[in-house]
Amino acid sequence: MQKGSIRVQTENIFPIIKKFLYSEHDIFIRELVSNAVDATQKLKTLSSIGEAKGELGDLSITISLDSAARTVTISDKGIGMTAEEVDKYLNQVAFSGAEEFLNKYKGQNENNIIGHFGLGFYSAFMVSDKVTVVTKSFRDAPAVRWECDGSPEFTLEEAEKTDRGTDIILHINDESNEFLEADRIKSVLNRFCHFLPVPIFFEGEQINHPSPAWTKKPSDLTATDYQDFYKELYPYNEPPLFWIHLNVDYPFNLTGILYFPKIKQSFEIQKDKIQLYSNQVFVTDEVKDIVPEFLMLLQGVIDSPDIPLNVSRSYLQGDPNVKKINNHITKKVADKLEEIFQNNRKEFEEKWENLGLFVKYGMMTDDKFLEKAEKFHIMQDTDGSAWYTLEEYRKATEALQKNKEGKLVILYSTEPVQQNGFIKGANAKGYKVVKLETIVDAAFINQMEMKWNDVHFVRVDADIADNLVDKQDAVASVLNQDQEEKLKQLFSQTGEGVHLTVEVKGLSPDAAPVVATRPEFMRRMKDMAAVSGPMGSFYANMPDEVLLTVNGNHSIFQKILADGNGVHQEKLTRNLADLALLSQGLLKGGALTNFIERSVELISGEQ
Ligand SMILES: Nc1ncnc2c1ncn2[C@@H]1O[C@H](COP(=O)(O)OP(=O)(O)OP(=O)(O)O)[C@@H](O)[C@H]1O
Repeated sequence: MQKGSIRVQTENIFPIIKKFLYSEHDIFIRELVSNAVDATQKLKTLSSIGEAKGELGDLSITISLDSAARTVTISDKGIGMTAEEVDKYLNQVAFSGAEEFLNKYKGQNENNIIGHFGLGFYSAFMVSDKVTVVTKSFRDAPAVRWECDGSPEFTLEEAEKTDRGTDIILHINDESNEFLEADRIKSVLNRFCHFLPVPIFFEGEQINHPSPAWTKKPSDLTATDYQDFYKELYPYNEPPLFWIHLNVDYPFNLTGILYFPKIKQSFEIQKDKIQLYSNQVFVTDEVKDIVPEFLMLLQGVIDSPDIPLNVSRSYLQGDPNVKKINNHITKKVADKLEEIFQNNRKEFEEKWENLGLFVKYGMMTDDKFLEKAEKFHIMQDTDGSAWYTLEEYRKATEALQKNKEGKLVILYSTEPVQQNGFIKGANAKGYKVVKLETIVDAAFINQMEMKWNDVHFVRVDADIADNLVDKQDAVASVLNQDQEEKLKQLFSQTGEGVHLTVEVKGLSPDAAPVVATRPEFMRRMKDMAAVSGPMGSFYANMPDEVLLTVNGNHSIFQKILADGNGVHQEKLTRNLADLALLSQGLLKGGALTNFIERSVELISGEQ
């Protein structure tokens, strides 16, 4: 038997390894099973080039548990190691890796490192008092047994093993009893090894799916294959809307399938995240720096051996490959959306309710995406008849909806039912009003006005239809100056609880007699105040700002002005103003009660 001391400068390497990786002990399974997979794949390669002779036979990997003997064993039928190789790879290479790791990260914040550094073979010592390796090389060499109890001392001797491959026997330590339970092992295998490319057995059952969809060619997959794979990843979810198969081999390697899940109004807290793999080994579902932020709402799998997995978070952020991957994913997602939009616009429109959230969020946060998404971002007409891209809307409205500065005015409604009167008014003028009613829309509108220089958004109830598109057209009124003044004075006394500005205009006799509008700027400030900080509360506490536009050309005002009964005149005026406020949802509490009582009085002829 050969005894030796592992050539390592740090005497007590194990306590430090244990400390560093304390919170994620279960990765030892990932590391050791991946090594077993590597050994198997290497054998296949050697066989294919004729270096390994004969039939390879069954190449499956087995994990076995012996609770009584307190061991967990990982067995493969891969290339195995000769005595020289054990000495080279386990005593030198693996240890030097561990040492390098320690030198690099000594004194750093541990949380930065945990989970992003695979210590390979030596992670076995996180859970073991002693590790025994029994291995026989595919070459004609005797089998060997290597044993180490976590001190730098090891033993190496010949062993009785006739079949090719390696058994790693972990003698589980007292603190790691959890790994002597079959359920625990099974769940770790499921998490990390579910898609490894070699069959893996635990307790007589194959636990993995060796050729998951993302490793295949898109042309070999049907829609059902993609949907089935989604189900395998997220068994409880509704079917996805779309998917994108990523397949890149230059300038980096990356494959994967990203799914657009069905998400509606809110940013749901994500539990089913994108999973990151490296050569089919699960690494993490914390993909924050690799996937652009707006795509964090997607689900699926990304697999890349080029993402530096064994390093800390802060390093990942600055890594040029990661940046490239990030950009590439953005581009691919945009291209795919554009392709669906071009080839299957109807389906795209039907799914917009779900898709819109990603697209708008992406346009707000990523300028590269914005550039592409302008072509497929769509808005639906409030009457449900048409969908427009920005360019289509521009074409359809060019003649009418340009303001005096030459900007395109996009008229929108946040609540088509409640704002119905305003929409009708705008439509009567030939304007097109689109729906922008989801929770991202308020922020989206603000952002797009900054990014689209020649576009101005105006909510349909922000002004009377005549003024929605500010063209400075002069309008004639049938009233004389005195009559206008009188109306102004009558209406100025109305509007309980709101800050009122009154204007008298000569509009079409068919238009409403009085219209209450809320200036776009103030309303936006108030909307934002509902969700933001100290400046928000400043705006939130301001009274509602309302512009009351009195249509002097409406016949009712001739009657009101001619009414000799001052009380009656005032009541009629108040009712007209209240009706206008009601349509804006601004008539509340006492003001609403007064309105109802006054209406009953007027209807029953009391004065
Ligand atoms: N089951 C095995 N069969 C054959 N060789 C093995 C096996 N496990 C480990 N080895 C050898 O020991 C070496 C060291 O393993 P270790 O896991 O520490 O590092 P690695 O696999 O090279 O890198 P990583 O840090 O990514 O795991 C391997 O490169 C391989 O040559």
